Amino acid sequence: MSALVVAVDGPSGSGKSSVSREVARRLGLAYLDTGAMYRAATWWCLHTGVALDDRAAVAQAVRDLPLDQGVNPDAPHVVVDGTPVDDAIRETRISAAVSAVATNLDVRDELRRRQRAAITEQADASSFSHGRGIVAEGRDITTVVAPDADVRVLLTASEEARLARRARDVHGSDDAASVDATRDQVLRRDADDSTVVQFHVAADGVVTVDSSDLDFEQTVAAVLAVVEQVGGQRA
Ligand SMILES: Nc1ncnc2c1ncn2[C@@H]1O[C@H](COP(=O)(O)OP(=O)(O)O)[C@@H](O)[C@H]1O
Ligand SMILES: Nc1ccn([C@H]2C[C@H](O)[C@@H](COP(=O)(O)OP(=O)(O)O)O2)c(=O)n1
Repeated sequence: MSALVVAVDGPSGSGKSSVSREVARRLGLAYLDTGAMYRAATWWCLHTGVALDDRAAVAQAVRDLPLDQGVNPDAPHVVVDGTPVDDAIRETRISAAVSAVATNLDVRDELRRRQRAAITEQADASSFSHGRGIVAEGRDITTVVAPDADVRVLLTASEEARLARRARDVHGSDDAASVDATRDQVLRRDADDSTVVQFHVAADGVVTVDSSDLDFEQTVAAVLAVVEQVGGQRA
């Protein structure tokens, strides 16, 4: 059978990174975190002193981005110009700035090109480096990057659930103050990102999984069930 391509989109805190990675692990597939690419691009611009409001300079910096990203779900790594940036790209300063880069349409063209190349490489049985196919997740994978993926999932969750999860991640607590402190990272960023790509409503043929009332294990099981149901119908 040919390689399996699973595309997962969703807003911040819906669980798409952690759930997609675990689904990839269980199915023995590669895993591509496309949000990490936008984060790495942002880190690179700040590191090299490119002003984020200079759209042409940002686009050029991203075309030159020396990015090495691993697709093994057991050991994902993001290296820029020889520097491991796995932790640095999760810092609040990057989360706060990333939408400025992700809403630059020339940046999107370049990163989408690289994402399609990574997916194609893993989907081609003669060149894949990890597993028999790939789970790729982000905001526009089901709609723009890989609209012909075998399985397409929109992972959603209520605003309340997403804020509480992010607050626990960043502040170690989901008390009122911690939730308030994550509003910018989650809601403002999703609003900004939504100006260039639609990830709140499932496109035709995309299956919605709402994780609001599911725990992590249940969400993984729900996505695996979609893969089995939809992916199982492949020739
Ligand atoms: N269904 C779930 N229930 C509870 N917590 C979850 C669930 N899915 C993910 N999480 C947790 O919520 C946090 C945010 O998940 P993450 O995968 O980073 O979301 P996203 O990539 O959509 O922003 C992580 O700590 C993750 O372990
Ligand atoms: N395919 C993608 C993936 C991410 N992005 C943007 C949107 C987000 O603000 C950033 C970072 O994405 P990431 O998935 O790491 O963000 P969250 O973990 O969901 O908060 O990149 C995008 O525009 N298109």
